[in-house]
Amino acid sequence: MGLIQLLKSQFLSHLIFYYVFLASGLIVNLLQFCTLPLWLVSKKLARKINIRLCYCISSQIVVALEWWSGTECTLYTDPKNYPLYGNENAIAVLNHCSEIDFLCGWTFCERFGVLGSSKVLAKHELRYLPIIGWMWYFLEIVFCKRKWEEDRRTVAESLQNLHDYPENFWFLLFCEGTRFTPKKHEVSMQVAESKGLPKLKYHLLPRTKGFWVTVQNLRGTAAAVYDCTLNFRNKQVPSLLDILNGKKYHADLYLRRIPLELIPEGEAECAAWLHKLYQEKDSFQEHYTQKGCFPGPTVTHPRRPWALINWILWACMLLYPLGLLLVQLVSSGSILTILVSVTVACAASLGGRWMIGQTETNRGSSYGNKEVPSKNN
Ligand SMILES: CC/C=C\C/C=C\C/C=C\C/C=C\C/C=C\C/C=C\CCC(=O)SCCNC(=O)CCNC(=O)[C@H](O)C(C)(C)COP(=O)(O)OP(=O)(O)OC[C@H]1O[C@@H](n2cnc3c(N)ncnc32)[C@H](O)[C@@H]1OP(=O)(O)O
Ligand SMILES: CCCCCCCCCCCCCCCC(=O)OC[C@@H](O)COP(=O)(O)O
Repeated sequence: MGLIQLLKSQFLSHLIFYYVFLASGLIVNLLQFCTLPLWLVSKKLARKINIRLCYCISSQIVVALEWWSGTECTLYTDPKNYPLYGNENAIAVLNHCSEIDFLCGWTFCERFGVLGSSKVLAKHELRYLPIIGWMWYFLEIVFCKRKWEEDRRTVAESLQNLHDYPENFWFLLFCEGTRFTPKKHEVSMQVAESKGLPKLKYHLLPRTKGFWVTVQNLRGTAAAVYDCTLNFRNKQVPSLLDILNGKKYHADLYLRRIPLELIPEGEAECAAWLHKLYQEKDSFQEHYTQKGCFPGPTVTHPRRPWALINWILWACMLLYPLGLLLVQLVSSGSILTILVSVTVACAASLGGRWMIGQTETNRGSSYGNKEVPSKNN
């Protein structure tokens, strides 16, 4: 292990990341709270400010991926569609294969300039996650309880609110509804069989209702569906903790742009269309497994410096006063104050580690572990 690699795996390096993330996150949450009265005066301005505030937080995790771990992200796509990315609203449909797929999504958002504004259909539990969940509230993220009887109204209403959104955004949908595990795969393939659908090897059977309601409510707002299939080179299984330890990965994303007009309007037709899409995605994953790459050309879209600049600014702003305080504490020689500092450091470390734990599949939900009998059957 080289010196730099050793440095990246040290507790102190992680502590700095955690401290900057938690302290800046809470400051951003507070600033977001202060924008509340502005929503009454100018919704457009309040949204624009919140987009930038959200960027301050989410770009820090992108920095960990792009700059700290040096992970590379290659985009496979038709070059003729390339100028459209970042310049239109889109619904991104991504496979839920790893603990950092959301982060790879964020990285592409960053490279195409839509990181601050991009959204997701997220499980309700994430709403309460400190910093990220609170920031999402102000970003008008759409939450679902994964209970269709409740979601059909709330999700549609939240999506309708995005009609006059002032900046381009990508709306991410993990149609599988939960992360891939062998158990969930087995259950969902039983459901596929009972519905007479072909089995999928690399995906869970997609949940179609969220997709249908999203497409219906974003017609006229989003121009296209981006069918995104993600995989990692050499069968790597990445985690956010390994990213923080400086482990480098290589992510490949295959992106197809499908104009929204091509997606059927009726619920049953739309569901059938999505099932077919996942069968195609499965064949792309098979191609990747066999050949080590996706079909089609790659385009190079380099990382931008803004996320790193944002992190350095926050780090300078937050580490300088902390450094002064620590020098004073140590020079005062008071055991009590030193004990307090150690406690604060441990709290930051535990807090950061707990946040990372939220991304770990083995702590994931039991959603999809057991077949829910369909009301139509
Ligand atoms: C250039 C690069 C371009 C792009 C880059 C890509 C992306 C970047 C973009 C944006 C990034 C922005 C932010 C990202 C940041 C962080 C995100 C991190 C995480 C959040 C993600 C989540 O929280 S995922 C979980 C929540 N989301 C979802 O669940 C969405 C999918 N689900 C649905 O759509 C559901 O339909 C629902 C939630 C709306 C409702 O769920 P419910 O369970 O109540 O109903 P269903 O209809 O789905 O279920 C009943 C039907 O399902 C059948 N069934 C039963 N068991 C199973 C089973 N095990 N598997 C499959 N199907 C099953 C059952 O038979 C019923 O069938 P019907 O025929 O009646 O439909
Ligand atoms: C700079 C780094 C400092 C460390 C900070 C840690 C930041 C943690 C970011 C948390 C982002 C939260 C996103 C969680 C995404 C996720 O993993 O969702 C899973 C869901 O889809 C499905 O859930 P499930 O049904 O349980 O599989």
